[in-house]
Amino acid sequence: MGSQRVIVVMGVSGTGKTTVGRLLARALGVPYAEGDAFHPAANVAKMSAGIPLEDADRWPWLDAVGAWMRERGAPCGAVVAASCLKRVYRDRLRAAAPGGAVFVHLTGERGLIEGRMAARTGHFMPASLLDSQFAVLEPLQADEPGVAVDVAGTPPEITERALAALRTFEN
Ligand SMILES: Nc1ncnc2c1ncn2[C@@H]1O[C@H](COP(=O)(O)OP(=O)(O)OP(=O)(O)O)[C@@H](O)[C@H]1O
Ligand SMILES: O=C(O)[C@H](O)[C@@H](O)[C@H](O)[C@H](O)CO
Repeated sequence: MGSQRVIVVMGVSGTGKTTVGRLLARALGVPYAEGDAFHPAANVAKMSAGIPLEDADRWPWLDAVGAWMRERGAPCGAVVAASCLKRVYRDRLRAAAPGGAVFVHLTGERGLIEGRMAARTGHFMPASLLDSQFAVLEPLQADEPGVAVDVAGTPPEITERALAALRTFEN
């Protein structure tokens, strides 16, 4: 059997990548990785201080996420939550996954996402960085395998929506 595709749950901070990513992995019976866990400590310190990351900060992080995808995702598929705001970041992860990657872009109104971020406790990312996240965001382009999924509703509803959209990629 060849390498399996990895699902990357992407989107700006606070869209529910962790919440939905975990549920998706459970529904599919595959390993899950939290992309934030791969950030070098300096990146977390920067974001905690309210300073947006730059490309140079993100490359080592993306390479660490990509290494996990290659090692753990290859035999059976996997789900990874990682913002992947720019096309070039997604290109980097696609190149890392031998079985390919399909992106689930979680999208929603800024006000809804900001409200969820403001209510979240115990996380390093300040809601003040949301503007910079949207400024950098490049939505999926037509030639990128993936789906956009709206984050209105409950986590199980969003997960079902994502699973239904992903079925369009099955053959
Ligand atoms: N559908 C939902 N309805 C209500 N609250 C939600 C929903 N999805 C996520 N949340 C809450 O919103 C906050 C942000 O969600 P989560 O941490 O999953 O987002 P994220 O995209 O992984 O964020 P980050 O990129 O900043 O790590 C959390 O407190 C989470 O519990
Ligand atoms: O590229 C980025 O700016 C980062 O990956 C962020 O998106 C966060 O790690 C995450 O969203 C934290 O909450």
